[in-house]
Amino acid sequence: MLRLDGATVRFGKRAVLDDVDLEVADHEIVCVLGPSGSGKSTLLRVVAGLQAADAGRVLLDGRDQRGVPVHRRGVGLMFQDHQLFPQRDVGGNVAFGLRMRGEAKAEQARRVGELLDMVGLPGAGRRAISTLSGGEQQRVALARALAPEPKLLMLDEPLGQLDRGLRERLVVELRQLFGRLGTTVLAVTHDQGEAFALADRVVVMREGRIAQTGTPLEVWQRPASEFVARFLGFDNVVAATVSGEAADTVWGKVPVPAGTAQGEARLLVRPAGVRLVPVEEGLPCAVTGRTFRGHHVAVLLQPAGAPLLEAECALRDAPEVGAEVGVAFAADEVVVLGAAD
Ligand SMILES: Nc1ncnc2c1ncn2[C@@H]1O[C@H](COP(=O)(O)OP(=O)(O)OP(=O)(O)O)[C@@H](O)[C@H]1O
Repeated sequence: MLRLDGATVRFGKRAVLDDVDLEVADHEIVCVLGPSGSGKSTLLRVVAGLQAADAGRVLLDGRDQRGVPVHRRGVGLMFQDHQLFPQRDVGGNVAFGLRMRGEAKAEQARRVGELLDMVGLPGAGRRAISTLSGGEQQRVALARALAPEPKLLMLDEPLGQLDRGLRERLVVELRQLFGRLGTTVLAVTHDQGEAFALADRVVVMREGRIAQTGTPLEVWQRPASEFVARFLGFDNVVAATVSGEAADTVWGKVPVPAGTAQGEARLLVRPAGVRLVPVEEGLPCAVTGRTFRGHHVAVLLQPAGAPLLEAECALRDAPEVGAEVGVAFAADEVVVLGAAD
């Protein structure tokens, strides 16, 4: 449905989108993630036609979009500042694309009713925009973007300004809605929780390039590089020399999965693989912090003369700050990362 071939955008000498290849299949939901300034919005703007590519191609349904203006690309856009028309009521906003297309009034009214039902705002057509909550406005913006039945819907930080609870609820609703409608979606967010909950596939960007792409589970379980691992919030990363089924590190011997290439490597030990044992049976550490994370506690551990480690502990097993504990590592939570970066 969508293909980018070597898409490149330069501002001055700097490539903010650097030779990007990406394919999005029919009905797929793809979320682009990455730190601020990594080129996520520029990627969307190139696909939408709001930004010309300096090199490379954008193809929609196999057709090169060079020279095709925004409104002829058949893509729906929903941006962070959803820019509803404040002087029109909800129905007037949702009907916008249909009116532009010259649909008959009765058909417009039918579609508006249907879309408002779909986004969970039945009967809200006559309400003024100023009377809606942030989440309701977001839904109206979504209904407006969906109204012309775009073949590709593009969302830029769709839930950006909403509070956490509402975001978590809306993200589930959106996924269900897109599944039901068979909408193909390309979304940009810097919130990994949102991306992982919404996407069939995530794309992690770094400095205008794709650092990794995969299903949420693949990326979460096997971050391809130290950059991706740290971006996802994993900080137990260490230089290692692999020999047999263990590696020498500043944290002592760390077991590695069978079949790991021998020699120099960077290892990630996911916090779930940092196990607490009696102090004499493992790497001695002092507990320096505890952060409640809902279903577990993140425990910060300081070994003598080596970088901090984070462990994931069940609520009832989490030691107090100041306690001395031992640490052992579980091979199934150790990931060998790609080239050091
Ligand atoms: N019109 C422009 N002129 C010059 N530089 C630009 C322009 N638009 C974007 N940039 C730069 O390109 C880089 C990528 O911007 P982009 O908005 O794509 O990043 P992003 O990943 O979406 O970031 P954020 O999460 O902060 O929105 C940034 O460093 C930005 O300053």
